[in-house]
Amino acid sequence: MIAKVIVDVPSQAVDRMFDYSVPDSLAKTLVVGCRVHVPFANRPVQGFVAELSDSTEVPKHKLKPVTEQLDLVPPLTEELLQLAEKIKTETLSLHVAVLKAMLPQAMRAKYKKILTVTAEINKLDPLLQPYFKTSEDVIEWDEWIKNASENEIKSAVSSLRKGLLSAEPVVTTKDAAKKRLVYSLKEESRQAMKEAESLQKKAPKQAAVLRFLSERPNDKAYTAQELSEYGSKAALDALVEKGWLAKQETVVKRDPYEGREFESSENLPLLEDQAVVLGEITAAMDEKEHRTFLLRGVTGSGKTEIYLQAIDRTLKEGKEAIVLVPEISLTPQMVNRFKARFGSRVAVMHSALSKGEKYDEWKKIRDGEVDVVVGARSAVFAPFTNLGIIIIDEEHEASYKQEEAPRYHARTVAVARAEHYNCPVVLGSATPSLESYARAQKGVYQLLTMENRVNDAVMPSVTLIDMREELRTGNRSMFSEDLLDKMEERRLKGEQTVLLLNRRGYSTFIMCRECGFVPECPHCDISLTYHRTNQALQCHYCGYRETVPVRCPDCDSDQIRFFGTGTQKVEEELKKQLDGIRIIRMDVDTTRTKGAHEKLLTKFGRGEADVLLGTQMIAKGLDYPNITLVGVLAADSMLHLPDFRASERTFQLLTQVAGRAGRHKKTGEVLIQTYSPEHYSITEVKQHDFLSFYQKEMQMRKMGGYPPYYYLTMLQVSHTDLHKTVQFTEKITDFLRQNLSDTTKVFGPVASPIPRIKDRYRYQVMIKYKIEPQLADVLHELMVSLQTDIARTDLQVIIDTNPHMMM
Ligand SMILES: Nc1ncnc2c1ncn2[C@@H]1O[C@H](COP(=O)(O)OP(=O)(O)OP(=O)(O)O)[C@@H](O)[C@H]1O
Ligand SMILES: [Zn+2]
Ligand SMILES: [Zn+2]
Repeated sequence: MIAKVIVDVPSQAVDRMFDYSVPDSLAKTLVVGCRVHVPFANRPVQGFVAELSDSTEVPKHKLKPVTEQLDLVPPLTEELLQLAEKIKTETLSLHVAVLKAMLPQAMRAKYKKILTVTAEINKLDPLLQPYFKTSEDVIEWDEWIKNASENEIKSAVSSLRKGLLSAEPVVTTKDAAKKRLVYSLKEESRQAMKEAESLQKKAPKQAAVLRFLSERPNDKAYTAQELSEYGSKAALDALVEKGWLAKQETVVKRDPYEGREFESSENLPLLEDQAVVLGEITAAMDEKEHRTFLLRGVTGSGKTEIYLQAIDRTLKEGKEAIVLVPEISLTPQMVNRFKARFGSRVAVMHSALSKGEKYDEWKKIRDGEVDVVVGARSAVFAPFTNLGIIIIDEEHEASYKQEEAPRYHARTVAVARAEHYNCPVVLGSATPSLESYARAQKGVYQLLTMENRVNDAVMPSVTLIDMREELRTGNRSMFSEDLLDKMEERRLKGEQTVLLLNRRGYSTFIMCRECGFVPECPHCDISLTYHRTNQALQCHYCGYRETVPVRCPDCDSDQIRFFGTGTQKVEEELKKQLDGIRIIRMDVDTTRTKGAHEKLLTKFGRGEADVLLGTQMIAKGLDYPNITLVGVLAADSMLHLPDFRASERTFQLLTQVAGRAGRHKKTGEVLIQTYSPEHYSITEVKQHDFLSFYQKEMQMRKMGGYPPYYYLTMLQVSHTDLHKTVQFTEKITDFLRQNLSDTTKVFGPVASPIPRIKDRYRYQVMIKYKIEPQLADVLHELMVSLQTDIARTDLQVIIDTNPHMMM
């Protein structure tokens, strides 16, 4: 038998299947979708069995055998394998990259270099001898160089060259499951009891263990630690030796939500709008046909309740459900709502879990122990085999697009899977993406709308505050008079405020007031960000760090000042302005540790603060009855980013955060501080008018030739040499112009908005088209022609067929 294997080698040149013979020992167990170890170019690598067949073109003497089979149950189903091919074609990714993206990280291979001695040890440099006391000793290179001295490393390299040492690559795929040793009773309880009596004098500990176990159900197993109260490990092993106990390795399940109580909840009686929407979704389920719904429901209209009931229905039919939520809103509150309704049938997958926990959640899905998964983007690959519905909440969120290879969009993947299972996809949002809404207008998606909040809660009133006007009247602080007054008013009433500092693409930097000098990263063309806590300037792209200069490096003036606003600074200012105000600050700094996010929100929920201050991460998913005021600082800070979605993102963020106010009995109010109070992405928030925003933005897209009127593909070219970067980009641009149709526009070469990152110069080419059937082929041909340059020089070319980040 021949296994056709996709090898884990990240190169276009080997992006195809390779044939291996299947040794007899594996012939019965090896199936398609399993991971294997195989020899490749004289080193062992991990691979995926994509096909099994009887024939091969490879001559017999050249055929190498599969060395090891890693999975007995294939982690990739046939459906996922087919899906991978589709994603590979659409995103122009390496096949193996897509397969790896489908699996939890813990299942991906680790590659190590192991050094062994090949000569007699005393011939080695004395520096190295201590590491090789016997000829069996090895050095694991990557670990070793972390602590080795420069001379030791030099010596090792020259010993390798002289043949005194040899370097062997090894691939390890750690068993991702957590295991431990457990003891259980092998004999009947009654006999064990008797044995305990006779052991009582000589070995009281062994007796105690036997007694404990014989009083419990016979098949129950305990760890040495659990039994330590009765007998030591020696006592346990003695009993194993004598045949009374069995000692086994078992797999332990990590449950990140272990010990947590979830209040259970039942389906709520639906409101009229909700019932209509759910009716449409269940009708599609009944007809067993795939349909994609776009549910536009204003904030607080009860979309989540619809998801819950649609899932309930799916489970009753014996099918499974995937719910995607943006990473940032995978808040405990959100998870609780699903756990409360479906209990232990829910797996949760998000980045705050450890690698091991993620693996265990994934395994619960594969083993059919759960039938619902709530997770971030990659949960779209959950290995269910009988999917009944896929829900994408906040479908407009940028985080559904993966910004590294494979550059897939979860929405596209969801639709592909749902087509396979003939089941519905529900895309929900208060502010759908322009692409999705345009598709709904065309009838590609079915539009469902909910214009009203639950229980007739009114939409909060929104007021725009022109900060230029504030400045004119002499207010130089970051808070308008109005905002301060209203926050104080809430505090006195015992109500709460959410304060959003919109600072995407906007950060604190320092500038010389005399000459305008701004310190930039020496490796990236971007200004350094000021970090107050450690008094450092840091680059957010490469991590470069330096201390804050006391005098201007350019003109030697001491007028170096901080600009921009960070959450810390807002907190300090606010405390100065409103004496005694209690603030909870949520940003990357305060939520770094595990569970911090949850703790802060719980505190806020209990009313232990007047203000919840934060960045984007507080804009979504919060549902607290006591929030009656939302303030936004610097509403327009994203508008000036070089990104055609800047207006859309601004409108979405403002609408989302405004939606946190007055969701229950108390009415809410929103104050938006801005320097562009006439921009439609801000004015339309005031009217809660998605449709009007949509029409205006569509006009802009049409004029600019952007999606959804045109498709875009972006090529990002980078190299350490500026001249070469430009040359390659020119070559690529010419090639594309010659090979693509006349109606397709090729823009470039242009320097990227951030022209250098980590000492690599960056240029880009943008392709705009309506119909371009040749595109995939042309791009593939282009990449093949660049292969030698990529392999020989440090040229990198990244293709994104659906770019979301223009930086
Ligand atoms: N049929 C119903 N009867 C009573 N209360 C309901 C009903 N449906 C939803 N609710 C409640 O209304 C509130 C808002 O609903 P939900 O959070 O589902 O809205 P949403 O549209 O998902 O909001 P957002 O998009 O702003 O996060 C919640 O507290 C929810 O429990
Ligand atoms: Zn200066
Ligand atoms: Zn940098």
